[in-house]
Parts: sequence; C-alpha cells; structure tokens
Amino acid sequence: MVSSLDEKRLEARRLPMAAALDKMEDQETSESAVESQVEEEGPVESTTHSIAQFSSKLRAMIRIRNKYQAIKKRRAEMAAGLSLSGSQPRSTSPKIFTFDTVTANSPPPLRNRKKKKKKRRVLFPSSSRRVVPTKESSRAKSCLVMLSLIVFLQVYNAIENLDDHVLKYDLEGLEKTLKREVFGQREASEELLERLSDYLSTYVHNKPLVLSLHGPTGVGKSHLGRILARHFRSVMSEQLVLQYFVLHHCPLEESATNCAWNLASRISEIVTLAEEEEKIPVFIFDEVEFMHRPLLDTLHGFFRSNRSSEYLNVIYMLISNLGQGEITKFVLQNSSSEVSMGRMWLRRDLGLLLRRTLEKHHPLWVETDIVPLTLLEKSHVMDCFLDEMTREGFYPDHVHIERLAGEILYYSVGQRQFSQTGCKQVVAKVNLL
Ligand SMILES: Nc1ncnc2c1ncn2[C@@H]1O[C@H](COP(=O)(O)OP(=O)(O)OP(=O)(O)O)[C@@H](O)[C@H]1O
Repeated sequence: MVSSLDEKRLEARRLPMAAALDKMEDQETSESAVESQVEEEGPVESTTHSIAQFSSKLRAMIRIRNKYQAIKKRRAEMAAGLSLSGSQPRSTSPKIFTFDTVTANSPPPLRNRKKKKKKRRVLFPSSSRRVVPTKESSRAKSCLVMLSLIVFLQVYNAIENLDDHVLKYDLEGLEKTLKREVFGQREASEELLERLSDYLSTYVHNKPLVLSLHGPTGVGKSHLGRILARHFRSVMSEQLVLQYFVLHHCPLEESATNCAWNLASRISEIVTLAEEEEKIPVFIFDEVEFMHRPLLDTLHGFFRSNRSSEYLNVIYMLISNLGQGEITKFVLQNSSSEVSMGRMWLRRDLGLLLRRTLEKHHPLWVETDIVPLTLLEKSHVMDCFLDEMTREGFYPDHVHIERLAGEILYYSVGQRQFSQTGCKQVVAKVNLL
C-alpha cells in the first residue's frame, strides 16, 4: 500500500519529469530542426560540441522517462490490488518507499506468525487513581495456619505418646503368650487384652481398671493370673506387681481386719512407687471367693474414683470361681446355639447374668469388668496333656494322650464333651506316668 505522502512524493517527482519530457519533446523538435539546418548549412565545429552535450542530456531524460513510466505502471497495479482487497483499512503510519516488490512487503502467512500473548489488564474506573492494589497479608489466615499446625502437632504427639505407653507394656508379646499357653479361652483372652490395651494407652485415668475373671474349676483362671503376673514383672519391675493368694496371705477370718490394714498399706506403697516411675502397677488377687468381708471392703475403697490420681492409675485383677454354677449351666444350655446366636452375644448375656449374682455377693463388683471363662472341651484337655507331657519330657503319643483325656469326666451335649474339671487333673495324671 502507498500512503498519501508517497503519492505526493510521486507527484512531486512526476511534475519535473513531465516538464522535462515536454522540454525533451521541444528539444527533439529543435534537434530535428538543427539537423535539418546542419544538412542545409553543413558541419560547423562549434555546433558539433553543443550537439554531443545535448545528446547526453537527452539520454538522461529518456532514462527518467522510462523510470517514470515504470512508476506509473506500478501505481496502476497497486491501485488494482487495493480495489481487490476491498475494505482493508489503510495504515496511517508513514512508510518508506522502496522499489521492492509488493509481495516482499506483504505480511507472512498466519501460521508463521507468533501468537501474541494476551495482556492482563486491570480496568480502572476513570475517576480513580491507576494504582494496582497492594496484596495485604491476612492475619486471620496466618493465625489459622498456626492454629492448625499446633493442633496437628498435638494430635501427632498424643498418638506417639499412646503408642509409647502400649509399647512399654509389650501387649503384643502378651498376646502371643496367651495364644500359645492358654487353650479354649480365646474370647476371654481377647477381651482381657482389649481392656488392658485401652487402659494402658494413656497414663491419665479417672478410675482404676478392675478386671474380674470367673469360671468353673480347672479352666485356667489361676493359670491366666500367673501368665499376667510373669509378663508384667518382666516389662516393669518386680515391685510393681503384687500376687495375693487369699488362702496363703490371709486364711483366717479373725485376722481379716489386720490383713486388710496390711493390704491397704502395701497397695499404697506400690502405688507411690509406680507414680514415681510413671508406670501402672498390677495387683492380682486369686481365690477371691475365700476373701473375708474386711478385705473386700478395703479393696472396694481402692476401686472408687474419688481417690487421688495415683490410685486411679492402677490395674486390679480379681480371680474367683464365684458364679461358676451360672457359667456351667449357661454354657451347656447354649452350646448348640453358639453358632446361630454368635459367641459375643452369648458372652454379653453371660456377663449380665454374672453381674447380678456377684453384686449380691459384694457391692465391689459394681465397679468391675467381668470376664467369664468358659468350660473346656475334650480337645482342649488333650492340648493340656500334650503341653504338660512335653514339658515333663514324655513322648507326646496321640493315642496315649487320647487315653489319658478319656479318663476325665465330661458333660456331653450332642457331639460335644465339656470337661467337668477342666485341665485341673492333667498335672496329677502326667506325674503318675
Ligand atoms: N485353659 C487352659 N489352658 C492351658 N492350661 C490350662 C488351662 N486351664 C487349666 N490349665 C492347666 O490346668 C492347671 C490348673 O488350672 P488353674 O489352676 O488355672 O485352674 P483354675 O481355673 O484356677 O481352677 P480353680 O478355680 O479350681 O483354682 C494349670 O496348672 C494349667 O496348667
């Protein structure tokens, strides 16, 4: 495209050229006149010089004329091009005229052009100052971040602490021992572990943990008590675990008050020591069915939650055959419905039944978690024989074990046989071998 300025320039060039052409035409006529005059008058030396000068001027003029013709032609072509492109707006910016072809100046094809990035613009109202608003850091936002960080750290710390507590008592180790050494009491063992794990995961409690193990004779109550005492002695110090056998420590009723006083001071001593060591002491009372009233009352006092904090971080375990009649009856009656009702439901019902009986015996059982141990079946008794024989160095012959297990008395319910004395006689029978 050619701007108006270019046109003016062309025009300006064209005018002198046109004048020169007119002059050239005049000169051509005058040249012919001169030539005719020369023909008529003959060659003269002075005229020869002026003719040579004149012919060089003429050649220059012809060159200018040719250029002018070329420019004129190009203008005509450009005008034709403009009319073809139609409504394209003419650029108002000044352009430098060159003799390059139009195609050389034409814009490159679209695909070769780089995509221009869109500028993000902030639109301001005409009345306001054109200043980009400064980003204000929100204090509420930073406070929220800080708060969530603190909460996260506290939760993380609490979880770590919980893990630390449980790890300290090695409940996983205890679980393995129970699985290996206790037969036929899977639910009771699991319940026990669950209560211990819940309690031992934290050091701050609002009441002590009181577990009460009940079951018929020979089902492994004392056996469980011994395993627990051994375990806690190994993970804590000896002094923080007390095993109290009523028939051994306080057999006579007349000395019960004195026993109670001694027991209370012993408990206080151990609790204080445990508080210093930041550990939870364990008290295991066996043969509780023989415990006299003053001792039961003393224990009841320790189970209450109105005592100072060190007395709340304690585990008490009561072992007795109280309620054994109820357990035997319940197991035999529900042996066939175990699968249909589910063992957990039966255990819950049995627990409620036992609580009613035990609360009549002494109110301290209101504060306890009751863990019933069930009757052992013939297969469990055989496991007891196998274990005992291996321990005593006998070859564990299956036929021999079956014969020994057959000498024990059983309750028969359908296909199932429940031992009337659990594994109580196993040790004695193996000793006779
Ligand atoms: N469930 C069991 N698993 C392994 N061994 C057992 C089990 N029950 C009993 N025994 C064995 O039988 C012996 C006697 O058991 P334990 O003293 O625990 O009976 P108990 O339930 O306390 O009975 P009691 O109320 O008459 O004292 C134990 O030494 C133990 O070796």
